[in-house]
Amino acid sequence: MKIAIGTKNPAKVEAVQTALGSWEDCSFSALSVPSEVSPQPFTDEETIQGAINRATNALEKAKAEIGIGLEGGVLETDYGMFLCNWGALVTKGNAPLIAGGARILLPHEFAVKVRGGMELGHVMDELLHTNDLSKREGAIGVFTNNWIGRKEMFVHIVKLLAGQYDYGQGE
Ligand SMILES: O=c1[nH]c(=O)c2ncn([C@@H]3O[C@H](COP(=O)(O)OP(=O)(O)OP(=O)(O)O)[C@@H](O)[C@H]3O)c2[nH]1
Repeated sequence: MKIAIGTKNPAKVEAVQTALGSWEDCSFSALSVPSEVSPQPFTDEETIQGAINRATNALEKAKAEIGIGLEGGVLETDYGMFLCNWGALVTKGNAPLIAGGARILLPHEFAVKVRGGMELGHVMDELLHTNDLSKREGAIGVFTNNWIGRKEMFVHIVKLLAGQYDYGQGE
């Protein structure tokens, strides 16, 4: 079965390969595809839409049986700005399966910069003097002192998607 992943971000690609490691006879292709939402989604709805668009675009581009999209975003609440992440699994002609990831509050000085228009990944690299942190442990890794890294968080999302697919939803 051919599985298309709608990103080349290693934290996301490795998460899919790890989560679906027990599925037999799978081949994976990682493709750059548009999310068709803003570079920094600001709501759950926009982040979910980005995940669905990535999954659908990857499915079509690779002519795969399954498309998977993973999207990071942020969410304003009365308690402050949360990090949010969503995933979608798409098969041809069926409604997308959707799953959400763990969420944590962003420290104020990081949230202020995101509100000011910067992408979270760029804020992280600027304030922490890192390079492409979002391709490794990510913000969630830094702010949990690496108890949960970005790949692990996405592994959980992909397992939630695979479990729904195995259950027979999305057919
Ligand atoms: O360091 C991070 N740790 C995280 O936990 C996290 N969650 C979201 N974001 C940032 O939110 C924007 C959209 O996320 P995103 O998933 O659409 O894009 P991305 O650049 O990370 O991946 P991709 O576009 O290469 O697939 C990007 O600026 C991401 O950096 C995170 N950055």
